[in-house]
Amino acid sequence: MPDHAGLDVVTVGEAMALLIAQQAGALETVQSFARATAGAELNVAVGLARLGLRVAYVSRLGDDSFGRHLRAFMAREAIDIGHVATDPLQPTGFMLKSRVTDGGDPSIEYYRRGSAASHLGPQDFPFAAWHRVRHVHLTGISPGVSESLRELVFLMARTARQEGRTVSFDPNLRPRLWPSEAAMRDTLNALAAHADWVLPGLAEGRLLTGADSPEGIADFYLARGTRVVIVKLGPAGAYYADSQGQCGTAAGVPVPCVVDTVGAGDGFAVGVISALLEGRPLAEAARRGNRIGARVVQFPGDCDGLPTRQELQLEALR
Ligand SMILES: O=C(O)C(=O)C[C@H](O)[C@H](O)CO
Repeated sequence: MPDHAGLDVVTVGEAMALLIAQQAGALETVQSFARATAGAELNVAVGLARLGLRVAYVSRLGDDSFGRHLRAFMAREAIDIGHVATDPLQPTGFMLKSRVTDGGDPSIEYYRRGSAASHLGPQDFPFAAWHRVRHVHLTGISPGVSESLRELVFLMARTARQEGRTVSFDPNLRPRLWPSEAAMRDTLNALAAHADWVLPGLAEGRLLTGADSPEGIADFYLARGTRVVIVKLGPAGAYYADSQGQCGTAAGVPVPCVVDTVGAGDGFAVGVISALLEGRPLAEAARRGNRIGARVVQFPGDCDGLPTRQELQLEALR
């Protein structure tokens, strides 16, 4: 049994059906879509489970075909779905994603307002799984989905911190979910203050902290009690810094062809979280994050490029 098998992670968020355009161009011109799954925290759960970690996911799905498809997908990926409820009244959210041919970001349309997951709240705290939880992963998406889900996210972050479990936080900015930029910034910085490992992208870090450089962004969070900050620099790799004064840059991993950038940050989080939970050095965690992020952008679906443990090992030999 590999030594990572005993690790347990819990994450919480909205899982959505994902419809990926099969032709390039504006969404309104597309004739056919392929069905997949989405949800930043779900993507991270899938990635960690594929690496052999035990992962519990907290969510709510509608009693509809999207919800049943997502539930079956999670079960196939060996995710603990004991805390995924079925809501008899509200629907599962879904999103459309366009197809790009130039390596740029695709356009996204969300249909998630009033979804089952937006009704998650403190009553959904994962008590049954909590005793074996070692690490909690959170993103900045869930606190923007609804007030009740925001309360649950903060409750999980505070409880984990008080009990000495580690918390990772990926801001994953979704301005469309927030009433204002200031509300988004203040809430997410308050949440980051409960996190041990903060993983912003460079543009996100600039918006959230007002600092311009990766070093300035890292200093902002380290001064607020975070132990590790890794700033994603896209093709240029990632800048890492910790509260012990260790810092450096992990070089980017070149990719032959960018198919779809969505989910790359989640892949990065999978690499960092899995490596740090295995006790690997920070530089190695950043490198693994880069490697998985680079793999994800070469596939059309958010989860397609997330490697198994064996694929990760093969990738490391290249
Ligand atoms: O954009 C969101 O809110 C999602 O959770 C859907 C995608 O899976 C996510 O953007 C990938 O990080």
